[in-house]
Amino acid sequence: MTATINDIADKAFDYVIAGGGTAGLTLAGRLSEDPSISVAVLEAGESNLDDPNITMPGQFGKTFGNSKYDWCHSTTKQKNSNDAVVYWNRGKGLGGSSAMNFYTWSKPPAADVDAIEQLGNPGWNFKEYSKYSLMSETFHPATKDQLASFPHTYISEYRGTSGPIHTTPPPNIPSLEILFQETMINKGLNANRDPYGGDVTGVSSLVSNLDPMTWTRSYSVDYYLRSKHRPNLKVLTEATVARVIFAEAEADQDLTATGLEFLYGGKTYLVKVQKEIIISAGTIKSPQILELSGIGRPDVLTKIGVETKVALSGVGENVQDHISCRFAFELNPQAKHETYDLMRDPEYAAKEMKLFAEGKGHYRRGITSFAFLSLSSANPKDTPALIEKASEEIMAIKKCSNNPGLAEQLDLQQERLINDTRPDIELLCIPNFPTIRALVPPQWQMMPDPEKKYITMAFVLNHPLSRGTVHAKTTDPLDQPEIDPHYFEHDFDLEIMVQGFKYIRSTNVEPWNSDIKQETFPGPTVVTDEDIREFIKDTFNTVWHTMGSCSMLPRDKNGVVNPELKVYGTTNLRVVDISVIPLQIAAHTQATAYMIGEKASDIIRGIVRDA
Ligand SMILES: Cc1cc2nc3c(=O)[nH]c(=O)nc-3n(C[C@H](O)[C@H](O)[C@H](O)COP(=O)(O)OP(=O)(O)OC[C@H]3O[C@@H](n4cnc5c(N)ncnc54)[C@H](O)[C@@H]3O)c2cc1C
Repeated sequence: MTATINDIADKAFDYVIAGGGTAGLTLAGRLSEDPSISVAVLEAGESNLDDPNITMPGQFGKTFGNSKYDWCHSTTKQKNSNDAVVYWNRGKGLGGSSAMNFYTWSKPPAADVDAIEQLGNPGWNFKEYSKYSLMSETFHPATKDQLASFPHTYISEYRGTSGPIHTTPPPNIPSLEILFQETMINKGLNANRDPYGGDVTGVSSLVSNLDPMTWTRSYSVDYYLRSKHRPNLKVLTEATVARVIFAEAEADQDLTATGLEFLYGGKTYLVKVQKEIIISAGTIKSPQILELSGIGRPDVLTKIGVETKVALSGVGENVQDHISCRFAFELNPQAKHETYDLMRDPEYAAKEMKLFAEGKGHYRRGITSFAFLSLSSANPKDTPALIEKASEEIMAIKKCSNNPGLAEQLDLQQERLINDTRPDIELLCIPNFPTIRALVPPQWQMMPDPEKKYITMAFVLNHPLSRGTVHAKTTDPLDQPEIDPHYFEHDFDLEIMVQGFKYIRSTNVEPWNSDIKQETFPGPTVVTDEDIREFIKDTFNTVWHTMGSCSMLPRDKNGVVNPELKVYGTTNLRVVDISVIPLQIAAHTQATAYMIGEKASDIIRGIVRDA
């Protein structure tokens, strides 16, 4: 059972965590392993435990737009993409975004993590990443039955064996995913035996965060369930953190947090802290809490009427998102693939629901087939000219940017582009007609033909040059912050997307040619490079992997936290969530959020662990 207000209000704890999401519950679970440490977690959403809308896979997006589960954020109008407004769903409630994500368990290339260390963060390299990431995972290899329906290879040292998060290959793989994998290999990509050891390039089957005993979601709540009986851990839900309270300090002294102010049942309360406060409210809300506490860009704070206590110009800056775009291809009627298009038939969906209750059927799956490729694999002929173009653009950005930390980041990004082993683009397939984001222009609001079957092919920009912002608009913690991702502010981001588009469209190998009838979406109206660019600007969507808003960087490089995740200018305030990652990685981000929670626990407790 979660805590009551009387367990928390005016009480003192060693550690108070703002946000019971992916990293927050990981940290709470680990810190409270020591019975001498008291821990409180304040989570704005409900507990939502055992809720089938969360636990049952195969119903992607079911909780979107429902304020019981979703913060329902949206961006400002994006001027470089035809005024697009993009919904930024984020998990609200215990588990945070791990309670609404798409089950893809993915780790970054070693070089992308080593880049975080190169930016001035000792100890944030791939070796450390692997050590902490393995602690969060229990991997269940494919059983004989699973292997009978599809091949699954893995290297055991890359897989965790005792962590709270269960991962597994799906019970079976739709034949269309096999078609995708074979097609991409025949197009020249390598088959990656195990993408979890630092090399993600090529075609691979990623595992899903599902517990194969029940085929239900395994998420950060599993850390909570392991620890909820502990008397030293209290988790209060429906408690929205408003701001950090600091002790009086001299002008040149670092601030010491003494408590958190929070809203509960329409009233304002205080929880006191003896050691540290940890903000773990995710990329969008963590910078907002800092700003409401007087930590941030002085002009932003002045505008909303908050006194500046620590001037940190990096708060809410350096925001980097992954974006994707989708094709629909119609299958040849004689192709024998079963697609999720069948789920559009209510009778079929009801039958599947029944099968799930018996531990069978399609609902047990996540999205599993992926390919990661470099620009030079996508378009070897034009790569030299494209790199030249990128270099010019990077030089121009450096010249006019007043962000002191950006130049080093862009240099590392340029190195990635030049290196043939770094994945600039991600591809994935989904065996049904694509879901296109809301609010696209009318010409792209396509519906599938109920008599036909489709495959979605998506391409993703891994390492954007554009940097966005997230800032508080008012002093009310319940107000949404202003989100401006600056999508396509730098043209090369669009160029990479165009290359992804062309790579997919140029597919002309088996088994693709035999089973695919035609491209339905966007279809024949999109021909020239200009058409492709407009199509991408009109229909791209977020991949919900945003990071960077509380970047871990040196203070004079626009950093918000140091490598111990401590907020500059404070003695006992940390940020522990995906917002601290300063440079985007070629991976889906949940495994990284768990890794941050695991590593933060050792940093806080002063534990030095061997690899
Ligand atoms: C729709 C979606 C699909 C995704 N799919 C995948 C995927 O398939 N694979 C993958 O690897 N990654 C995926 N991701 C990304 C991944 O889930 C996130 O990067 C990760 O979960 C972020 O963890 P976090 O701890 O930083 O934040 P969160 O898990 O979002 O936690 C933040 C918590 O803080 C709480 N909170 C916020 N403000 C306050 C406040 N003021 N007071 C108290 N509590 C507060 C929130 O309610 C939330 O519980 C997806 C994300 C989304 C949103």
